[in-house]
Amino acid sequence: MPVEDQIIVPLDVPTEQEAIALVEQLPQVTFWKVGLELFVSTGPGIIRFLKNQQKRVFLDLKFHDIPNTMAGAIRQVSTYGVDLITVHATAGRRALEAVNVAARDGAQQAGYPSPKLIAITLLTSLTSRDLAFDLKVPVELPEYALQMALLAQESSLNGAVCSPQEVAQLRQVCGDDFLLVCPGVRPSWAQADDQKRSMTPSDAIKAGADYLVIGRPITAAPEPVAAWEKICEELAALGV
Ligand SMILES: O=C(O)c1cc(=O)[nH]c(=O)n1[C@@H]1O[C@H](COP(=O)(O)O)[C@@H](O)[C@H]1O
Repeated sequence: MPVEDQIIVPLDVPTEQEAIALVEQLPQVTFWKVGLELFVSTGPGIIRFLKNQQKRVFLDLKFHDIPNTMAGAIRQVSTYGVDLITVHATAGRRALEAVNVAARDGAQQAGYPSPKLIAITLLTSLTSRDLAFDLKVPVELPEYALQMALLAQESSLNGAVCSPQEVAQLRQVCGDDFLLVCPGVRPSWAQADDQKRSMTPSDAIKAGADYLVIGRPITAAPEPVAAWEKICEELAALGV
């Protein structure tokens, strides 16, 4: 896969007009993410727009609820024809198993292939300290992320979302067929913002990420096209 196709850019903007302006400003981007802010504002209209532009779509609504409610929501969003959908691994085994079946049902009903379901292991904005002191999880952070990924894999999900700092271990344990998507990616020349467990795009790919989610270093850059090209050049230099 060409390196540019491994970068997913989030449309973290409040309106459909701003989202369309970004898509038009960055025609090189083939994979866009629609998150909570934009989806709450536009509903599925923005997904139809992206699909009409032949873009791949990552619908990142991070579902987290009881199995019956999760399944109902996933059945509905699986009728949109998106490529990737996020759920929280901490919804638990029964919910993860239920969403798998629901995604197949919804997609089949709409005549689309099943979307790939990926589980959030531990948000990239959290630190070891947050995990231990606020969330009261008495397990080391890398081990916790790995256990959440394994729970997703045992529940037949397609992959997981993890920080680049955990991706090498998850790749080694979960194998090559398990999709690993890494947000929290920061080129050396970009600021960290609220990301706490970052690595550079090149290091994240070398560590085994299938896809990188890179937002503000591109979308909030003074020149988004130049920032995109700089990241692509850095990745191309890896020669992978
Ligand atoms: O599911 C995600 O995409 C996600 C998971 C996670 O643990 N951390 C995380 O930052 N994200 C998303 O990835 C994007 C990162 O954006 P930037 O920090 O601007 O690069 C945002 O849209 C987040 O919602």
